[in-house]
Order: sequence, then C-alpha cells, then structure tokens
Amino acid sequence: MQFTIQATDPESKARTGVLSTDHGLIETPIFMPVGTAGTVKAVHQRELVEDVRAEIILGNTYHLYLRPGLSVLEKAGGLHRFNGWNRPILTDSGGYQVYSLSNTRKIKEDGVTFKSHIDGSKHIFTPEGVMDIQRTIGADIMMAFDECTPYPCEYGYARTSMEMTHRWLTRCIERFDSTPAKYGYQQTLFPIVQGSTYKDLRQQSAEFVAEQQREGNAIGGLAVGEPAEEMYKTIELVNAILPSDKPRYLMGVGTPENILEAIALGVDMFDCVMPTRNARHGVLFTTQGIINIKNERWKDDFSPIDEELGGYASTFYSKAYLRHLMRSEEILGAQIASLQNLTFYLWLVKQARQQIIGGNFAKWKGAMTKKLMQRL
Ligand SMILES: Nc1nc2c(CCc3ccccc3)c3nc[nH]c3cc2c(=O)[nH]1
Repeated sequence: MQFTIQATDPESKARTGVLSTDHGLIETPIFMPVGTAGTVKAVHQRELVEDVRAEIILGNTYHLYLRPGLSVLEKAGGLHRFNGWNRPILTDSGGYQVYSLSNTRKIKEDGVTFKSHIDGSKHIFTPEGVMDIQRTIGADIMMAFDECTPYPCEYGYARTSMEMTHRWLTRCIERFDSTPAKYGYQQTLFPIVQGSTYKDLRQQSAEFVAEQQREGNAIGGLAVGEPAEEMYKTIELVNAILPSDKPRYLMGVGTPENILEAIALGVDMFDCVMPTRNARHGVLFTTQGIINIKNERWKDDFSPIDEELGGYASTFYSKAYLRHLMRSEEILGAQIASLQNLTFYLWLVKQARQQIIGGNFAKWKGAMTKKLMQRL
C-alpha cells in the first residue's frame, strides 16, 4: 500500500494525499462511512458510490465474526464478494466493539473474553485471533488489537493498559507477518496509539507505534467523551511523533468541526457513526448548518433538503416531505436522512482537500466551521 502526499497547507499541518490499495485509490483527507453487519445502515452500494461518493467503507470484525460468521464469509470469498463493495474496506479489530457492546467482557493478558450480545455465547478475542478473523474478512486495512481506555481514566490504569496494548501489537505484527492474505490481494496492518490523555504516555505510545514502521498509523483512545480541547492537544502531540509520510487515522471522530480541526493538525483518515446515527434521529448536517427535521418549522417548507450539496436525496426530496417521513417513522426517512448526512461528510472532506490544494485551508476552516455548526 502506497501513500503519496500531494499538497500541504502553508499555515497548518493539513495535507492532501493519495492512498493506493489493491482495491483502488483513496484521496485524503477522507471520511470512511461505518458499516456494521456488512452494510452501511440503510444505504445501497450504488448510493454509496454514486451519491455519497464513498471511496472506502468500514466493516466491523466483532459483528461480522458473530453474524454471519467466518465460514459464510470465507465461502463467499471475503466481505468484498459478500456485500458487493469492490473498493477498499477497513475493519476494526473488535476490542472497541466488545468494550462498547458486550457488558460481560474480561480483559486478560491473553485476550478479551466476552459473551455475544446476540445469543450470549462465550468467545475470546486474542491478538492472533483477530488477525486471522480480519484476514478471513479480507479487509484491505486491518487494525491491531488494542484496549481503548475510557475517559476519564486513572494514570495507573492508562499506563498498564497502554503497555498491554503494546505487547498485543507485537503479537499482532508477528501473526500478521507470518500469515498470507487469503483472497489474492494485499492487506495492511495499522497499529493504534493509546495512552488516554496523559502527555508522557501518549509520547511513549506514539514512539512505540512509530518504531514499528508500518504503512499507516491510527490514533485511538479518543472520541470517548473527552473535551474537544483534550482531543486536539493529544492529536497535536501524537502527530509530532508519528511519521509524516504515512497516513494518520483518527478513530471515531467526529463532528464537522472536529474533523476540520483534526485535518489542520495533520490527520488524513476519519470514521464516525455520527452521520448515520444522527440521521436516524432526524438530525441533518447540511451545507447551510444543522437541521432537526422533526422540528415544526419545516412542516410546510417545500424547498429541497440541501440544494447546494447536490446528490439525489438532497435535491429531489423536500424538507416537509422528509419531516413527514421521519415523524411517520417510515424506513424511507432513515434512508434519505442517512444519504444526506453521509453525502455531506464526503462533501466536507472534499471541500477541505480543495482548500488545502488552493493554499487557504486555515483561513477557510474558521468561517466554514461557524456556518456548518449553526443550528437552523
Ligand atoms: N480499535 C479501536 N477502535 C476505536 C473506535 C472504533 C472505530 C471503528 C473502526 C471501524 C469500524 C467501526 C468503528 C473508536 N470509535 C470512537 N473512539 C474510538 C476509539 C477506538 C480505539 O481506541 N481503538
């Protein structure tokens, strides 16, 4: 996997680049729609490609391992063949999902035991095991097995957890480097920086991760409820240590404001459940600001959802109609709202790329953030 930087912003750490994988090219900065059970909720593949203009999507090791399970995925020839997405896929290693979904997890040196949130069956995720699972899913980019510490987190716990994450990373690398890709195309492994919000731990973790010299690096342990200022300080600190010629992936972030700020700090890749989760509650991100479509004020507003955004759903359907669908709890409402928010997030990072190339990203960021975050 190759990463080529194309343009850098003179007044910030922002940069544009191209990530080339065996399933095609990804232009960065990029937003990656999150799928769970092998689909981005309520969105067709054609819509992801043609309307959202998604270049890479995220799969979910925890979910896919439990359902449909590895034998189905293996017989299908991997997730790309199973869900028909023939562009790049990134999968998380499952540790975070166990932490956020299964309340019966136990963390030991060997790995994490948990009960399935679906049928209560017992399982264990180990560094070696989740490498084999991601090999079977066939993700182009696989994530190392880590522990994402909660916020706030005691210094002592953050340190012992980080040290275990580093031992798990070593085990992931050994397993990854000694097992072949299963479906004929290359896969790559990204390590993950932890250390909660402690300066010294974050420096240690960033140095340990940088030493592994992998093809890309991720910043974990954020977007777990910490204040935005803590997030930005941590990103700045870590990005000063991670190699600048490799892509930096900030896991789980965030609002449009968070994303523009993180791009200015040198982040290249983002994922967040916010666009699809907010959509299902009627909260829309638009080029004019944030709309709660269930609000009375849209009752007889027959203007398009987001004229300026372009894309099918945003221009074909009116605000009044989408409000009606959401209030009637029609599935079509969730589909249109998800399409709106995902198309917006891809539009936002595309605008950022153009501004970086134009050399005025830093100036543009401030005004754009103010406009996009206003509540209409
Ligand atoms: N492995 C890992 N994942 C995280 C995610 C899920 C991102 C994800 C990737 C791929 C698919 C779904 C979700 C986080 N989401 C918010 N904060 C997060 C932190 C971490 C983290 O520290 N480690």
